[in-house]
Amino acid sequence: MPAKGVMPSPTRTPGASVATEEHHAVVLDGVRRVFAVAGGRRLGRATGTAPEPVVALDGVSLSIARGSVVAIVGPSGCGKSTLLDLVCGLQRADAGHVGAVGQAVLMPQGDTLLPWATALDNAALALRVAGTPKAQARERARTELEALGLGRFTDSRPDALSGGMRQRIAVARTLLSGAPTICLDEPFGALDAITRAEAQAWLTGTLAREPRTVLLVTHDTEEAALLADRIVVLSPRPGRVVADLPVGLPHPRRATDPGVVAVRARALDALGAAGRG
Ligand SMILES: Nc1ncnc2c1ncn2[C@@H]1O[C@H](COP(=O)(O)OP(=O)(O)OP(=O)(O)O)[C@@H](O)[C@H]1O
Repeated sequence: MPAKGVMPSPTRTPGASVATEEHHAVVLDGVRRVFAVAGGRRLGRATGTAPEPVVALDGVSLSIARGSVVAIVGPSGCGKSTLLDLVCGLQRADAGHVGAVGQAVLMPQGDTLLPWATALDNAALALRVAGTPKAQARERARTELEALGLGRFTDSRPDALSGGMRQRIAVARTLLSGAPTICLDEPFGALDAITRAEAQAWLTGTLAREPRTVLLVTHDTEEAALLADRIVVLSPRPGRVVADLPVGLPHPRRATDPGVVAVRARALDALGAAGRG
């Protein structure tokens, strides 16, 4: 949410031109992230040897253009969520540099709405946390929900909403933070296929209406090909960039469009090749 993840100044990567920086919302340069594993849980107790650190990401360099939607795909545990945390300033890199122009705000995995609050108050939460007075926050949230086709749900609590609607409210809340960059971690991962397709189409329309820079973590290469301008494929842990695929297809897209099928096949090939290592 809004207060965290603030990185106020543009990244200055060695050798990057000012013009390049102006076009980039997020830059990662040689990023490495290592987790110490506490108490010898992984190896120490079983083998008597010292615990080994977990290298989640290694040598990750990416420059993400303003206003683009970039999908990050990769096998489970390859460091995708860690990458989003780094971009949002929720973790720090152990080596290399991470920077974002302005705020980057995370919508984490899972169902993150407050169960006791209405959709309106959930959507207003980002503004409230940022210090917006209640009446003003609710008014802006109401306007946003209506603009995004969610106006009829304002008074509903999450348990009265479908999973797809809950995730849309959570996206609306993230947009209401005003952050120029939003990081969506598997936003539709728990939805059934039809609901997911509807939510994907809604997100495409929403971003056409309110363009942002988006980092979208997904396990689903079809989702990546449907939504993204670019697909970045990570290797199994430690995550490294093994493919960087421009998508270059107009919206709206359908899963059966030949271009979408071809891009998806390339992403799957890259994932397979990285897995075989
Ligand atoms: N706080 C932590 N302490 C120790 N290890 C961690 C910590 N956070 C993540 N890891 C490990 O780092 C690796 C990368 O984790 P991360 O959650 O970023 O992967 P991911 O690609 O998002 O996984 P998934 O697709 O399953 O959500 C994993 O092996 C994970 O177990």
